[in-house]
Amino acid sequence: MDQLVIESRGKINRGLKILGKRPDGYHNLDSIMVPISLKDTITLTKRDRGLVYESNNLDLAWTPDNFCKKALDLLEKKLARTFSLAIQLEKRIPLGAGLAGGTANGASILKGLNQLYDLKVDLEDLQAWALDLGADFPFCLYNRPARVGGIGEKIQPLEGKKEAILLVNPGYPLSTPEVYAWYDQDMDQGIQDQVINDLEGPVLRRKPQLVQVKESLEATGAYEVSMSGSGPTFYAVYKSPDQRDRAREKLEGTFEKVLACSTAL
Ligand SMILES: C[C@@](CO)(OP(=O)(O)O)[C@H](O)COP(=O)(O)OP(=O)(O)OC[C@H]1O[C@@H](n2ccc(N)nc2=O)[C@H](O)[C@@H]1O
Ligand SMILES: Nc1ncnc2c1ncn2[C@@H]1O[C@H](COP(=O)(O)OP(=O)(O)O)[C@@H](O)[C@H]1O
Repeated sequence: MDQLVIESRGKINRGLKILGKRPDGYHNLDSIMVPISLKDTITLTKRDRGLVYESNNLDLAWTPDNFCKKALDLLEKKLARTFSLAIQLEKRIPLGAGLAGGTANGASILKGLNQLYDLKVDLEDLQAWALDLGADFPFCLYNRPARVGGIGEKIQPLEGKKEAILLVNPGYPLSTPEVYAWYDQDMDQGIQDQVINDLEGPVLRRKPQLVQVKESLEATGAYEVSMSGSGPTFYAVYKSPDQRDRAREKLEGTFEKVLACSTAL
């Protein structure tokens, strides 16, 4: 096998409870995390020599903060070898959106190289190695519906079902560390919210224009509306794809990115 095409799926958090802050600054969580059908595509092709990278997203160059490079560097270090290959990244998941698009790409590189080069590294080892690259890596490597605990390293498999989802993204990114810092500030002031994602209140207080995103989705008859992860994307869940598509038609043009997809198994 000389080439592998990998689907790199985004995720949503269907509820995110923060249980406490650890001495190292990370937060212990309880979150239901579900892959979604919105995905990037990564093509890995073996080469005789050297590395080539290209992406349709010109903001994602081959720099040390690119999750594809982070994942490749990690594997090369752990296995004390280098890989000669071409990496082609077709980006569709918005950046810094709370949909773990970057982490998903890194996880796809790790799993893809494992398969392409028949490296026989266990999933558990990849998960443990990659936790240093990001708390969402263990889930993105697992890539199925799960209840996630610890800072992201505890994965409890869940039964999933396909549900119709609408995503609304305002077209700008939010920084995950900054959003957790907002949460800490609000906790210090004793502010508590009645929401299913504990990071949502801190974001809405600082980005009040997102209240309109949430209220607009709620007005479409969705049975669950929430921010995903550290935002700023909001998701809505519908009883049927038809209802979801009617909601999409209604909201398109009002918000920057209105994306129909589904939860994936
Ligand atoms: C919020 C969540 C929900 O799934 O995802 P995103 O919305 O970013 O996709 C995750 O907790 C994000 O995971 P990830 O984006 O991998 O975080 P990391 O790069 O490891 O951490 C960035 C920073 O976020 C904070 N952080 C992250 C995870 C966690 N459990 N507690 C934290 O406090 C820390 O300040 C850390 O330095
Ligand atoms: N391959 C990649 N895809 C997306 N973002 C990447 C990638 N590599 C690095 N990044 C950077 O990581 C940041 C956060 O990643 P992303 O997973 O998109 O967001 P989030 O953590 O909100 O889910 C992005 O804003 C971007 O600057």
